[in-house]
Amino acid sequence: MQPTEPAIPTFTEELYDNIADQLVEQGYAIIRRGFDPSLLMQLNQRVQGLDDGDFQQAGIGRGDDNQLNETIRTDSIRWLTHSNGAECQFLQCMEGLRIALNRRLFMGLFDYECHFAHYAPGDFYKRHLDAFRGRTNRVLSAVLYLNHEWQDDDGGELLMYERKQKQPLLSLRPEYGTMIIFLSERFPHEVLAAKRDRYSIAGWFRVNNSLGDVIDPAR
Ligand SMILES: O=C(O)CCC(=O)C(=O)O
Ligand SMILES: [Fe+2]
Repeated sequence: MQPTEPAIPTFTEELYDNIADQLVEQGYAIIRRGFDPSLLMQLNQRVQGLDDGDFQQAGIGRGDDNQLNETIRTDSIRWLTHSNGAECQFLQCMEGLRIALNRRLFMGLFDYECHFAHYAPGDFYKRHLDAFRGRTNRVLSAVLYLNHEWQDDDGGELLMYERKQKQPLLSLRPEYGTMIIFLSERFPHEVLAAKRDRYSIAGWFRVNNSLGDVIDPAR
């Protein structure tokens, strides 16, 4: 008999509904439970097991625009790929979410990309937007936190703002297994410095606007 394939952990339909409802009502969704505990454990081991040399200094912008700017962010990143088991499972999980959100909200999400991020003590990411209207295809941002027993005074909160507001709308501790998903163009946000290492997976669902610059495309 063939050994059965390990089941791919996926969110429940109820959780998909809940995420979609939160996104419609407030533009962001927070999930505190839902990820398979064994997947979380493997992702945590994976990111902690990477050497410093496996990470790259994070930049701002993509491709040729990618600038290193340590006044804005000081974290290090490593993109996930399908060649590692835990990374692959996570990517499949997010693929399930992509399809579920498209079904519920007709968002036309085309793909998803993500990286591990390591913020060493004192690292930060100043207030920014993940997407600018018309200039990027990032539609939804999602951050999963992988930090056990985060304490109140460890710092490292994600602060999220409404545009033009000085007071944050939300302050979120980067607790193990928590994920926040939000509209990339709508919410400026920042990562405060922490007293301890802070690990996460930050990713983006994107739309395909490769025809965006083509006027009157041939049929
Ligand atoms: O880690 C976080 O809480 C947010 C990270 C972030 O804003 C980003 O990578 O664009
Ligand atoms: Fe961001």
